[in-house]
Amino acid sequence: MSESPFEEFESVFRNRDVLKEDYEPDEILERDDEIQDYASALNPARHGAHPDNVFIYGKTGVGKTAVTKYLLEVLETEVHEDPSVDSEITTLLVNCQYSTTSYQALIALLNAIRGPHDQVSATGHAPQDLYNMLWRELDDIGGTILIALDEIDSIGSDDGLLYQLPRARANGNLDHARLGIIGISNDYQFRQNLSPKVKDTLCEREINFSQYDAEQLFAILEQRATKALRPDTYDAAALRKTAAIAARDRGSARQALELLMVAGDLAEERDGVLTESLVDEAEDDLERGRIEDRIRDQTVHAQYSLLALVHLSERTDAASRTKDVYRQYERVVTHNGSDPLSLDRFRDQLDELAMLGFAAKTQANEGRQGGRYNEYRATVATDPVVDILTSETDLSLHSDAAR
Ligand SMILES: Nc1ncnc2c1ncn2[C@@H]1O[C@H](COP(=O)(O)OP(=O)(O)OP(=O)(O)O)[C@@H](O)[C@H]1O
Repeated sequence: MSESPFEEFESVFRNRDVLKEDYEPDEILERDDEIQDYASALNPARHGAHPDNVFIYGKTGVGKTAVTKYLLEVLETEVHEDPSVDSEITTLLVNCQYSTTSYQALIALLNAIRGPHDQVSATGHAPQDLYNMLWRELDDIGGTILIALDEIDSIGSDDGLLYQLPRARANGNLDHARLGIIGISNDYQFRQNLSPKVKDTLCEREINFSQYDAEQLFAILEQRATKALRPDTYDAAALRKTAAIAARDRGSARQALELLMVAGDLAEERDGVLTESLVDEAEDDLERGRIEDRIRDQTVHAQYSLLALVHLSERTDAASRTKDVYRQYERVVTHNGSDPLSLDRFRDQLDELAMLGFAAKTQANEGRQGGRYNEYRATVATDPVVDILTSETDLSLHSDAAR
């Protein structure tokens, strides 16, 4: 062995961080039309006029935040560097992910304006005081201020802030500042449910970001791979495979990039080559992780029920009647020292599992004699369910109890 265990180790990665969520690409690909629409809505801000308020929507991972960051940066730079432009512009991108009310989003906005050492505390303010504080601070900045509220759907139906912001100047709350509001959401229903007055002002311009197809994802992956991976460690086929899997699933660039990173990690552990089959393996690992997370989120009786169902489905290789699954469930529950739910509540539990995608429910009809009844079959693989429930929770599985 050489002196250092790392000495002979050539990494697959040139720069693994390039595949991470928070990496900001130099260039946005495949979004020319959206960028053009978006830029035309914001363009008046370059000349000191009022920009349109914009509502951006589209599923997760389709570039809404990346494009917004890019455009706000370009706009600020152009205005600051162009001597012929006689206007001031400030841009703010605020993530409202943890703001479930307008009050909390207002605090997040104030804190984005203030420095890290001057933050507003999360509670204990009268809303009107916070609004007054906000108007004062925005007027102190002055000029055109573009406020992008990312993941704005978190505030649900409490949309007071979205009513106040676009009207602040007209209502006499601002003298020196002119606001342009950008709302970003991956929940189109949120837009539908906005109160009519909010909808009218916030959605002056609406831009839809559609899901990426395999070709678009391939272009995005190719651009990142040249920076993230060493050239001799991967080929176009592996990238195409990654793009195809992500396109089939959610059309999300985030998902595609994560898949490539996990496949790269597997290549690093193996012989240093990122192949198509490693991409498949990475997808299985990620899918397993997703299932495990969802199982962890369930109540303990849902977990008992699922454990009973996966074992029964595996053993019989067929769908089972409610009462048979219930018997199995009773064994698992008793083995774990708990009391089973009633048969009626257990039925609801099974329906819930079916709704969550853990089970398939079918209705059997045996005519007049046999009557109608429901059958259930697990739709998730047994191994991850058993692994997670027996190793990471308090549930134990005695083979006699389960089989
Ligand atoms: N067109 C693109 N070109 C280059 N990179 C992109 C592009 N679109 C998305 N990405 C990258 O994909 C990842 C996810 O993109 P982004 O965060 O913009 O998605 P989003 O639509 O805002 O998702 P969410 O609704 O979940 O916040 C980021 O790492 C981003 O840099």
